[in-house]
Amino acid sequence: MEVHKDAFDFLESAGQAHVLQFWPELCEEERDVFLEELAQLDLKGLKDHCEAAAKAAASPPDSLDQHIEPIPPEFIGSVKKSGRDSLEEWERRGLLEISENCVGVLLLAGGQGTRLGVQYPKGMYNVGLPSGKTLYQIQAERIRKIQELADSKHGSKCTVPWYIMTSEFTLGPTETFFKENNYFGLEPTNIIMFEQRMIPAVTFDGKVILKDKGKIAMAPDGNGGLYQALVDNKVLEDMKKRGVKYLHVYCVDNILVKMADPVFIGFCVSKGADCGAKVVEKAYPTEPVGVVCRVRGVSQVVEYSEVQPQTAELRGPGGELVYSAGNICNHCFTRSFLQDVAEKYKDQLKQHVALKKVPFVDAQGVQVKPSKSNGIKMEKFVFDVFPFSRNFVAFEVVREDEFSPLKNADGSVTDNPTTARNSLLAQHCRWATSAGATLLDEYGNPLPLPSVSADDSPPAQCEISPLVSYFGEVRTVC
Ligand SMILES: CC(=O)N[C@H]1[C@@H](OP(=O)(O)O)O[C@H](CO)[C@@H](O)[C@@H]1O
Repeated sequence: MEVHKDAFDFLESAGQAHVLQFWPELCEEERDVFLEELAQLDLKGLKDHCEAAAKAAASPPDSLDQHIEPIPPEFIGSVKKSGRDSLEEWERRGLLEISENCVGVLLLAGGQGTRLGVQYPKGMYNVGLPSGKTLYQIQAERIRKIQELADSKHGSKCTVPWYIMTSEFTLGPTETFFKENNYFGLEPTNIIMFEQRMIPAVTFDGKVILKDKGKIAMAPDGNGGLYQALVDNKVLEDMKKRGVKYLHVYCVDNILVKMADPVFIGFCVSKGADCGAKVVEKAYPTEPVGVVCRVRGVSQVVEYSEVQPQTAELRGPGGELVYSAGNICNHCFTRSFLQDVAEKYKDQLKQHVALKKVPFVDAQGVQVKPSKSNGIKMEKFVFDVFPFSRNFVAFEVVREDEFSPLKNADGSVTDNPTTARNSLLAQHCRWATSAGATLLDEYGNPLPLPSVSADDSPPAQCEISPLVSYFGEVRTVC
């Protein structure tokens, strides 16, 4: 009863007394669960959160478009435009760092997969490859392979620890899935799962939304919740203990992601960068990717949802898009930069407003599924730390080799299970033929050489395990 009174006082002073409106109807057990949930809320910050959300939704932020300019090309490293020597040098440097246990990877896997339309974590999705492998398995095997490549080059026995940021929605199923699959052959102690925070969804007039009579509608705090979660879960301490100096952060849905890519790591390290982002050339103006650009002279990402269409459409003299550096959510940070963010900057990260349809209980206690947006979710973005960097670099990679995200369900035009599967199979056909293979059809006739266009279906169902080849290498690396 005491606890209930405390919670009530807090909620009342935050203008949120309605949260307990169904208290009398809850049974003892439901009350305990609800109080536990409330105890985990930052009740002190609740008032500010609700007011800020309502204010932000009422007055959208000023458009950044008048202040943006592209990153000058000379500040973007590029796989296509670099000579073989440079690429080999970066790869060598990256593999050396990996062999010395200085590189870790961090997966952003707290999202709910709403667009994909599944109830389980996206990483557990099987896009229908001949092997039936899920995104998690492909990624785990790439870690095993890159460790092996570094070891065979340097005679080491290295570890690339895998940090996995989950949320309340994804932690349980992800843990179970990894366990059931024997951690895909990785050492369980080198897989570190932790949870990002959840924050309440709020109505347009600043009231916390009740999902149920004894449950608040909560949502993860965006992939930029990473920096708070690093602190909450002592992840930086773990990195320090292991000697990890560079962290490759990536999001779960890109089937072509190169975990701990030595070329990217080597590029960032050799440029002395504290923060780096991989980009691909945008495919079309409205492609839903953020653009790496400068705002008031400072390098950062402007998210696709926050850029005006007329800016996205701008073209240069040769017809090329002016804002063409598409963010693929692959970032490299030094640990010391992350330490600075954790200590000095994480509370300054911008809050982005998303208007969503949030299921709720109405005043009569009836559950309602709204048909239009009724709630505000506030999110932080992982790339919003870029402006705090002292030496930011961008690295342009080849789309066909590195970017094919799984965002939508089959039936939608882009970024769906079929496009993801085709990108991977087409890449593997290219690897096989450039290693000297001839692809044959079912009658033994040679098939045409695979093309490099991202849209093409693969000529054959040729899948190569990451345990066999990491980036198309046949046996050894340089
Ligand atoms: C906040 C954030 O990281 N947004 C990223 C992320 O978008 P989502 O729509 O959140 O999946 O991945 C995109 C690449 O797949 C990238 O272009 C975009 O900037």
